[in-house]
Amino acid sequence: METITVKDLSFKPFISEEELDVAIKKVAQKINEDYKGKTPIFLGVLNGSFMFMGDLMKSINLDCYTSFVKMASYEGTESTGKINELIGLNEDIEGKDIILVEDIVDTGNTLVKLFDILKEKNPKSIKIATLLYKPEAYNKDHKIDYVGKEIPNAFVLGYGLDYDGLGRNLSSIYVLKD
Ligand SMILES: O=P(O)(O)OC[C@H]1O[C@H](OP(=O)(O)OP(=O)(O)O)[C@H](O)[C@@H]1O
Ligand SMILES: Nc1nc2[nH]cnc2c(=O)[nH]1
Repeated sequence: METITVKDLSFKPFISEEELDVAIKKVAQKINEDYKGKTPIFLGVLNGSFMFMGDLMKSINLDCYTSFVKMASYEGTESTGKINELIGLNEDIEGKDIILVEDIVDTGNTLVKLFDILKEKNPKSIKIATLLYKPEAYNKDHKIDYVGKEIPNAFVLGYGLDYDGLGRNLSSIYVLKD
C-alpha cells in the first residue's frame, strides 16, 4: 500500500483490510453475545457507515432488522438557528432495541443529535457501535458501547470515510500525511 493523493491532499496507509476485519468481527461477536434472544434494529448512519455496516452485518447471527438513516442539517430562521433533521427512518422504533452504527465518532456532535432525536421516539434501548473513535476529540459524556478501534486525533479517509466526497470506496483506512 502506498501513499495516495486525493484532490490536494496526500494520505498514507493507516489501518489495513486485515486489521479492519479483526476489529469488525470483535464488535460483531460482542453484539451477538449482548443481544442473544433479542431482535434489534441496526441503524446505519449514512453516508459514511455503508461499508462498516455491510461487513458488520455479515458477522451478526441474530434475528435483526437492518436500516439506514441520515442526518440532514439546514439553516432555519434566525430564532431557530441550525435545524437537524433525521431522514429515512420509516419504521416505528417504539419499544425496540436500537443499535446505531457509525463509521467514526469524532467530536460526538452527530451522535448526540441523533441520540436525542431517536430517544423522543421511545425505543426500549439505544446503543452505539462505531468502527473508529477519537477519544482526544470526543467532548461528550455519552457512553460509546462498541468501538472497533481507537485512533488519534487525525483526519482519516477510506472505507466509507470521505475527503470532500471522495475516497469512500477505498477498502482500507488512510491518514492525512503531515
Ligand atoms: O463526531 P462528529 O464530530 O460529529 O463526526 C462524526 C460524523 O462525521 C461524519 O459524517 P459527515 O457529517 O461527514 O457525513 P457523511 O457520513 O455523509 O460523510 C461521520 O460519518 C460521523 O457521522
Ligand atoms: N473523512 C473523515 N470524516 C470525519 N468526520 C469526523 N472525523 C472524520 C475524519 O477523521 N475523517
